[in-house]
Amino acid sequence: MIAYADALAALREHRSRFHSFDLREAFRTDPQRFSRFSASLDDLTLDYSKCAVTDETMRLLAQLAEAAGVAGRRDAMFAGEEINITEHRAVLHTALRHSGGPVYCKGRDVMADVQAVLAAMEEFASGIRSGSLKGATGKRFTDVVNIGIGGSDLGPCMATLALAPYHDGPALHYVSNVDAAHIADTLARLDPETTLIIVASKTFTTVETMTNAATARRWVAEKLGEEAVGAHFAAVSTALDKVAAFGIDQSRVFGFWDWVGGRYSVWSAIGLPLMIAVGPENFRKMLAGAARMDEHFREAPFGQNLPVLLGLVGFWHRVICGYPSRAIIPYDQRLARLPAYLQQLDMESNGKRVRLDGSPVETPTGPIVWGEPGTNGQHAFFQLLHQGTDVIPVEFIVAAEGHEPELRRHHDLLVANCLAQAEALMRGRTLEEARAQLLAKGMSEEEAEWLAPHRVFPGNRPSVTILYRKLDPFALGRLVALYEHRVFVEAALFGINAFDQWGVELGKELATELLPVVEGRKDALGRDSSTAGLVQRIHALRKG
Ligand SMILES: O=P(O)(O)OC[C@H]1O[C@](O)(CO)[C@@H](O)[C@@H]1O
Repeated sequence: MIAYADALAALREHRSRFHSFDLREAFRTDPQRFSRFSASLDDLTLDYSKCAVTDETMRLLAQLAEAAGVAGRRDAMFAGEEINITEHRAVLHTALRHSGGPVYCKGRDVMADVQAVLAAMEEFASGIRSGSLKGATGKRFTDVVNIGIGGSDLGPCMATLALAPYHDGPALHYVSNVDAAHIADTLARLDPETTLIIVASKTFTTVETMTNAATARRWVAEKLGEEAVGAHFAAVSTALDKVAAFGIDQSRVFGFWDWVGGRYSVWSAIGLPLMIAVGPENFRKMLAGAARMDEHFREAPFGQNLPVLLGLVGFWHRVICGYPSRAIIPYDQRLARLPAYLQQLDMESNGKRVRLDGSPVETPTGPIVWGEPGTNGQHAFFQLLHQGTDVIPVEFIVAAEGHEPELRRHHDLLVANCLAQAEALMRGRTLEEARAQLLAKGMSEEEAEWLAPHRVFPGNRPSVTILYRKLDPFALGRLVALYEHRVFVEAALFGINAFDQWGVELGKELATELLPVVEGRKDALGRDSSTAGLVQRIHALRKG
């Protein structure tokens, strides 16, 4: 087998011969380009034909995947090996959506625990939804507030909006930011008598969540009395002792395990608010969709394996082409939080600078991930995507059908815009075309000559399109799992650990140190002059 360094060098050499590659030409000369550079799983299609790749590119990328041991790493993950080596943990979020045989972690089958928590969640969620579980004053819960941040917020928050057409439970509110504005604005609209608070934190130490939880607890206790707290709180955590210390009854605590990373936890009890919103049956359909993608990732040959292909194309763009960012543009208003969700998934996983053995990486690693739903983005930042000086690969996500058949024209416009943007990025507009268009509009030769350069689109800009029938719970689960495994594949290609997040620690430590300085209990002696100067200004501004 070829060595990793040689496989990488072969890709770089291949790319150096790409100067004249033109996507327009590639489509003109090959009518089969779409079928050759797309792959499907059921109704889900990944089209990467609008990326500057050839058969040889894909062969060389597959060769790199082999040299990087992607298949072996994947199998190690599913087998429950401790692939998160810096935290000595297995990575088994796939067990949360697994049905069937045993899944072993440290020699123990985890499936009984997984099923038991799922059953407990279902009983609780059904009780809240039916009204059999009531607040302290006997009223039915009309609102649920989830207090969590990062992986304990983004997944259920993103999915609750995504599955709005299936939402038939109480109203959901997500509070994450430690900024008082977030909890104050949320609670101001709610009645404690009919509000259930879920405190979601894997560690139950995260300062934002603990601060918000304490504020919510006071809100309930002040309005309904201390004895009402138990009926209005539930918790999701791996730290059951800390939850008990907070005062939440054990019967309302839903656990998960250290082998579930925060950004991979929407499938666990962290999904409880989502389950309350859409019901256990729809939650299980989402799990089934993710399981379908797991099965595909494990079994499909690399040439038809969607997460592998998406990962290979991502690596090609990031490392070999050197594009620093990736835009995720769902043409679906209900996927408005998907870019933020994928930001954590991708950037917290692959924003790393050392390899598994601690040596510095030799290639760039995870890209900057960002995005907004289409068509809104078109009226904001698409200008730069089309005519800016950086090339930014775009990932378009779109459903063939919407949930509003009576508003079919909206959906047709949405889809047409999505396809048009991908085509425009690929095709562009030459100077001659721009000039001819202006002349056809009746402009003088001189004026057309002057204006035409402003109306040139370089084109030849890459995009991927992910298409499926409809955004139902199954499709959402499948889509999210596709991205999870894509991040996994890219991490394996970079040779890094995707499952730790040491990069979030330093800021947290310094915030702890700075809190007494901001509060004025400690002076800023020894701090840099910028920090000390800003603290001084803050104190002066507060004095008025
Ligand atoms: O669920 P917890 O323990 O409150 O952590 C929240 C988030 O904080 C992080 O640890 C990073 O700040 C994320 O990885 C995690 O999703």
